[in-house]
Amino acid sequence: MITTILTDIEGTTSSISFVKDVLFPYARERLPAFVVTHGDDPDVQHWLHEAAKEARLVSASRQEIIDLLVGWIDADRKSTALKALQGMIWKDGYASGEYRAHVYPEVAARLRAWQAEGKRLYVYSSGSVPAQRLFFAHSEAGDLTPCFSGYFDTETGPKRDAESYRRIATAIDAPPAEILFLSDIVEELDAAAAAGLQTTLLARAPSTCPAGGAHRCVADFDAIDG
Ligand SMILES: CSCCC(=O)C(=O)COP(=O)(O)O
Ligand SMILES: [Mg+2]
Repeated sequence: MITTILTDIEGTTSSISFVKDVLFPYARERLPAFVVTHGDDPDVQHWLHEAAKEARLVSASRQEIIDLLVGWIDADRKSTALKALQGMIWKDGYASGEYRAHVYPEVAARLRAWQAEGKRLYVYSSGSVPAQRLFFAHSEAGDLTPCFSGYFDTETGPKRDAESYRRIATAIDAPPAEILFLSDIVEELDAAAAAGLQTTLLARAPSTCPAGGAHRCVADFDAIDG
């Protein structure tokens, strides 16, 4: 029995192209000015320090950290520090209406239906928790945050590490076998399965379902056995 659904964002609820072609360029363009303008904010300072630590940069200049972070955006590095800073920058774009977060057409209705059935819904994404909240508060289908009971990011641990899923199960007080994890990345599903969660692979182009794969594979949320 599935009582709880844990979902990834990019490639699962939402298109990869919205993240890569809208969100990433928006943050890339504004990151240098953001670091200069907000570099003394303690929260920003904390994450700049974490980024420098991650890169083992000793006494890096602000420009060196900017160059590092821009390089990480280009490389789609799933750095917790970068994701925290990106989330802060994206806030303005949502507030000004420059973009709304893409969600696939069936997603909002399925989330609401699962919630109406009594299932608890959670998000686990490489995007920071504040970025996840912004994303679902400003989706093309309206404010979807009332659907979710909580959010997890890589502060809980890497998405390809089984221990992260054990921590989430403990945090939400659900038996792993009752949690269904949804993702477009097989390695994330492998880690979740190793922790005892149920898994479903989202392959938005059905022909991309791997033959004989280890995870149930569907093209959209309507095909998920929830
Ligand atoms: C919170 S939206 C931004 C998504 C993002 O930055 C990202 O890296 C998406 O990764 P996911 O784990 O959702 O595939
Ligand atoms: Mg994904």
